[in-house]
Amino acid sequence: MAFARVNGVVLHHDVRGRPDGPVLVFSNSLGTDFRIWDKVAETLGDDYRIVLYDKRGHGLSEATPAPYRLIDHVHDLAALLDHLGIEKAGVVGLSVGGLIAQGLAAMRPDHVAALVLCDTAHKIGNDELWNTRIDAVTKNGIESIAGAILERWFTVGYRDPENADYVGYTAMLTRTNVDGYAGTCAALRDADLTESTRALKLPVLCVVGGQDGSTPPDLVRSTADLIEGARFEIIEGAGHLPCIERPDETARLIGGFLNDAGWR
Ligand SMILES: O=C(O)CCC(=O)CC(=O)O
Repeated sequence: MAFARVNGVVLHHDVRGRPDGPVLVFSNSLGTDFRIWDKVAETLGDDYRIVLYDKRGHGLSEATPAPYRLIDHVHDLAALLDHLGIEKAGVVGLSVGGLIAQGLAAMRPDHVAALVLCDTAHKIGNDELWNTRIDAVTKNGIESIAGAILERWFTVGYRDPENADYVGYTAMLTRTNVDGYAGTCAALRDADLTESTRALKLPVLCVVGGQDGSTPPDLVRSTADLIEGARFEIIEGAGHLPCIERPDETARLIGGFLNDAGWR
């Protein structure tokens, strides 16, 4: 793993997998860091050079003061790829990471070979939802809303206090920097990519956990419907984070799609 100051912010990142493989970049969701991709990256790393990073305010990346704009996150990722000398990549993004991926594809169409949009949409939530959440975490901390978030993230069977992974990912959420969390909520509140995403012309897979309580299947399907030729898949037995609950199925779908898209 490494740190780099790009676009005025220090980003924590890691490059792993097949050194001479085509590049696959992963962008993570609100309140998580790049470890959510570990199992998926392990499988796909046989074929791909994998780039994982923590967006600003998350994981070990620098938490600049809130609020953020989606375009800040998009420029951060573009600058990180430039720093790494990567000219073209497949981009996989989960939830707000999926909005970042859509934004990057719109901004740099020649640099994105294919998009995998996991549990995300062209627009997520509304002003009231995000303003209420910003208010709650700035006044009372992420812990105060963690129970509700975890119900949207994971299926009931996974949410077992005896499940060590569940306890670990709960800690990942509640230890997220408040500026990072609230700042990214503001980015989500203000992002509506309907028009730029409708104009995308590249291979796209939209995939969603069947029990996703944050970005449910119908919402993700509405984004797939916007994009000409986009594929849509549901992963049963997973909530908002299929990369954690169903990593093998997630890797299989991503690998199969990239193969069909010719990015391998
Ligand atoms: O996960 C994201 O990046 C945003 C969607 C969301 O609200 C997740 C949650 O339910 O907390």
